[in-house]
Amino acid sequence: MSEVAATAEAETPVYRAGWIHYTNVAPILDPLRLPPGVTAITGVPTRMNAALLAGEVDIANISAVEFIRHADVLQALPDFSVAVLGPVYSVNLFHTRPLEDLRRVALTAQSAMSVALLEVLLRERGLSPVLERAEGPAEEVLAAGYDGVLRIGNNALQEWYGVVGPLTPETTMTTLPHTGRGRGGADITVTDLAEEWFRLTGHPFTFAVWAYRKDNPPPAALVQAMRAARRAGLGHLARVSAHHAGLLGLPERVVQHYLWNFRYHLEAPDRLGLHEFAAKAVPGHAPLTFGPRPGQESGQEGVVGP
Ligand SMILES: C=C(O[C@@H]1C=C(C(=O)O)C=C[C@H]1O)C(=O)O
Repeated sequence: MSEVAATAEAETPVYRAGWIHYTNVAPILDPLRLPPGVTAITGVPTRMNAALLAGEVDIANISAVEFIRHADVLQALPDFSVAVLGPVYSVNLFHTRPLEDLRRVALTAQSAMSVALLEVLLRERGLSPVLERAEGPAEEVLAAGYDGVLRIGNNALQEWYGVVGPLTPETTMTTLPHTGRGRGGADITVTDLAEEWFRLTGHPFTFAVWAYRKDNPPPAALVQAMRAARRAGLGHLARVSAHHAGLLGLPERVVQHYLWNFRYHLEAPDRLGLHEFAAKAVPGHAPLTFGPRPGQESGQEGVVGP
């Protein structure tokens, strides 16, 4: 490498992104072309939360609860979310006894958000089962002596479908039951935590936001590339769904319904849900701040209420 090129390279600041690579982010991530000077790594939510807080990456889609807990140092993009209004299909409590009778629930170390949401939902019902970390397929963990298992992401979607599926020509995702037989024959109920949140509040639930340290916002080119990718991904959702249905071993229409059901734009209802969750889960948190809205990038940062 010539001396000139080496100097130029040393002077080009690298901005490091971290992506949770669950299927629900595919409509944004699959078409994304990183602009020059941006690198990316991927991982599960708790890994990305830790990487952002440790300064290993500069921006990441993280569990919204971690954004809330660290709202003093973090800011979020104003128009990106992983949110749903009603069921999400991939944040599930698998259980063999009614919620009121749960004694021992297994959590996953992959997720901060769903654990915080489960704690809120249990508290609202006055329930206090023992919560422990235990990994593995839900059915196996249930057989090992737990009466509830919390799972998220691709595995939770696959296991949900394994219990309540298959779809027939007459049924849709929304008409599938909540209870079914596991492969081992046990009767399993699947409680969708986002649906429970909707029953409780009537609001969307925002699982993830794209956060960065307030003093280190992303280059405009990266945000623009993310917006362009999202337009492309949502515009070709059938193609994205078909690809991921193949990877997940699920019917295309299941994955297509799963993906179109997400709210990726952090709109006013998603912010309402986010603020409501923040008040319940992290009382006394610092004000949530968001970067400038599209088209106002040169303006001041805004403190945005619900
Ligand atoms: C809906 C989901 O949302 C994800 C769940 C997260 C968590 O539980 O901490 C974090 C980011 C989200 O993208 C899912 O993966 O199933």
